[in-house]
Amino acid sequence: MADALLTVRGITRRFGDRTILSGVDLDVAAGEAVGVVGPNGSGKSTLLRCIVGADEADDGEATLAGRVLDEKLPEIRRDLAVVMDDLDFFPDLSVVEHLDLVARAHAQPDAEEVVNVVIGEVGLMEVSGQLPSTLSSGQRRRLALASAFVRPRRLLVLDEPEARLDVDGVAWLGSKLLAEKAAGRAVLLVSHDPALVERVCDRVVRLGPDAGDG
Ligand SMILES: Nc1ncnc2c1ncn2[C@@H]1O[C@H](COP(=O)(O)OP(=O)(O)OP(=O)(O)O)[C@@H](O)[C@H]1O
Repeated sequence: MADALLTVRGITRRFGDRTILSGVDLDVAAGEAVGVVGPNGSGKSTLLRCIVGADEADDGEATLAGRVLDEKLPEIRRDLAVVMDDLDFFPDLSVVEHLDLVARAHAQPDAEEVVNVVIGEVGLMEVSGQLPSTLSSGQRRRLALASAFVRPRRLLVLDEPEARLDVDGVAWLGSKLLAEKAAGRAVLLVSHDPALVERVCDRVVRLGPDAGDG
């Protein structure tokens, strides 16, 4: 296998006397997508949160291109785009203003063009002037995804990105993730959609009772 861009070793997380994650290892190389699957409560979101540094593991470590991964560090944020829960969008910025701000804040070259392309792809053109509070829940999910796609990134980390998307939205998401791989980026995908995982992921890590690599 190619050198891993993301390396996760021995992630262990306990809540009280419950061990949710016990020594999880995984690698994701550039141009590769790895899926994380398992039943509700098996620790998928906890694993992603520990990997990106939003939660502190009791043991273990994640590195991105050899640097300890913590989404709060500027040199990591340059390379990392994360979509977990829907973002708290600025209430008084429209769709296009929000995306423009995110793209420019992360020093996206050609921010204006990238934002325009992504708004079209993600199907938000008609509502691009609207405030987040006036969007449907699926449109808000699309805006959260678009917020990741307008910033520079080498690794994309997604927690159930298919949630609340319609059939066309999930199909688009699959194509977009394949394009991420083709562009040499790495994707780590938590999903409850077996068809999406099958379409996009090169390997699967299973959490819960049937844990293991698939
Ligand atoms: N801060 C916390 N304190 C106590 N327990 C927690 C905490 N965060 C998560 N847990 C527990 O850890 C377990 C794993 O939760 P997690 O959200 O990682 O599961 P998941 O696999 O992502 O589930 P789902 O498929 O429902 O999204 C659950 O039993 C949950 O209750």
